[in-house]
Amino acid sequence: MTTQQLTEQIRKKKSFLCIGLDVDLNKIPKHLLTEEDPIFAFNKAIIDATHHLCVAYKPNTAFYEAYGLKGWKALEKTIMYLNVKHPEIFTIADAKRGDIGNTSRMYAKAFLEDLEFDSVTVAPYMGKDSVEPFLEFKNKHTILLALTSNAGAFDFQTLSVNQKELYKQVLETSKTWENSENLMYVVGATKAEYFADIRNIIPEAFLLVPGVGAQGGNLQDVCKYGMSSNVGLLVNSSRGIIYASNRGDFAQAAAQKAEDLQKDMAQELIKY
Ligand SMILES: O=C(O)c1cc(=O)[nH]c(=O)n1[C@@H]1O[C@H](COP(=O)(O)O)[C@@H](O)[C@H]1O
Repeated sequence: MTTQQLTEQIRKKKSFLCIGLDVDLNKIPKHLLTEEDPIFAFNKAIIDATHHLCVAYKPNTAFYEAYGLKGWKALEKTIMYLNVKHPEIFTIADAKRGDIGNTSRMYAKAFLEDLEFDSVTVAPYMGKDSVEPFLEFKNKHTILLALTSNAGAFDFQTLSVNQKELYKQVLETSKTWENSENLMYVVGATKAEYFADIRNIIPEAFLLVPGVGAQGGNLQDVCKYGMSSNVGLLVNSSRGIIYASNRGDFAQAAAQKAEDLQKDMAQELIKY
């Protein structure tokens, strides 16, 4: 999917919501545990109830890898279901990969070619040759960690390197890489006061913004400083939506939470 198509979807649905499919078998309704594939059954119900309210889904691969082969199969079924039933929806493999070039090439193949995700999250720590293999895929996107939502973001990302914060170096240097038009960036909703500076460096690039809901980030602040002329935002919520209820009404409860966020997003889209 191109970023232009993504923006069109956002304007059409009046939503830049990304729903995080971070499935924990200890948190899903008990009755699903008797299903042959409880993780997929949960995801399918959530997708069926929420697809009209969001423009993206983001399974975090940790929650699938934790269940071994069964987890990986559930991830495969989930992405296939999305690609067949909702090809207009943007998909993110939240895998936070990155390694020496020839290893990154295999990670890129796994997520962008084999599983056919639209994008994958990547850590920039190993530099240019660890990221460029992901960027080679046409109309696929590499979402680089820039300024993350957690407290540990201040351990390295905001430290000064050559008189400039490290996350700013990541933004500036990555713009010079080949196929950099395929880059998007992760910026945490909990770091809203940094968005204006970030937009000075990357005015139009899409930002994946996790951290609203369970982590306390504020949607209005994110939009005020983060929205660009092509919207340029995908705001993620995982636990706040998918675990709204752990009873028989879990999918409807998730849809209600997603709708609350979508309505707030529609208001923001009118403002900017
Ligand atoms: O790359 C991410 O998506 C990510 C980056 C970041 O800085 N912070 C962050 O929370 N995430 C992910 O976004 C999701 C947030 O989940 P909730 O806090 O439950 O909404 C999890 O899958 C995290 O791994």
